[in-house]
Amino acid sequence: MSNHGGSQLKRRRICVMGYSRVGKSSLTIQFVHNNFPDSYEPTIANTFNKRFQINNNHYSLEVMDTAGQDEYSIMSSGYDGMDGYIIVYDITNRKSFEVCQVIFDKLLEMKGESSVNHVPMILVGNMKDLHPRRVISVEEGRKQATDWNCDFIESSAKNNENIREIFETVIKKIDKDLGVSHDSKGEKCSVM
Ligand SMILES: Nc1nc2c(ncn2[C@@H]2O[C@H](COP(=O)(O)OP(=O)(O)OP(=O)(O)O)[C@@H](O)[C@H]2O)c(=O)[nH]1
Repeated sequence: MSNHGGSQLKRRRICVMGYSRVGKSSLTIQFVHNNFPDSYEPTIANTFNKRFQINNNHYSLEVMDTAGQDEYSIMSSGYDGMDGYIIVYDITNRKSFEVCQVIFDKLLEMKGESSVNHVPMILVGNMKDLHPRRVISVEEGRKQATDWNCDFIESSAKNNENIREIFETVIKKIDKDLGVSHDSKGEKCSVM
């Protein structure tokens, strides 16, 4: 933790997971660099750094964009030390939605937690702009997140819709577990 304009700079590590081609890289790049990449390139694994602010809390974020997972891929031990997880599916692709359950199960197994309450995460239905082609309804996505006791957002990396909100929500969830306040007057305590 370092000083930033009088308030502490908090380090948070966030992992973006999901089936291949759901938009993990696109939403990460939209968040970090404010643009939507034109071409598709499969990701091996990329880490991005970004300074971010929510109210009076300042963050140094490390965002890990992972290679697409499927039901057979082995969970990398490198994902274990992350503070929060963004699990992404494509609203036009049911397979990508089903793979989220596999990722969720493996994540909890890896974390050794019996309850999702101890693993800050958010379920994201990306490609919201392709609404006419959707096969996963908002209700179905939300129900899944409710079953997991986590947050839910639909986004469009292409249109930069709800991208900041995804990261803000998962950071707030991490902070809640750490006892960091998010009232608009600033932090009351800053446990790391
Ligand atoms: N219409 C639309 N296309 C998107 C959106 N997000 C990503 N794409 C497109 O979907 C394709 C896959 O996007 P990526 O961001 O590379 O997906 P990924 O999940 O990182 O893919 P892998 O690295 O293979 O796992 C690309 O052609 C993107 O341009 C979105 O919100 N809307």
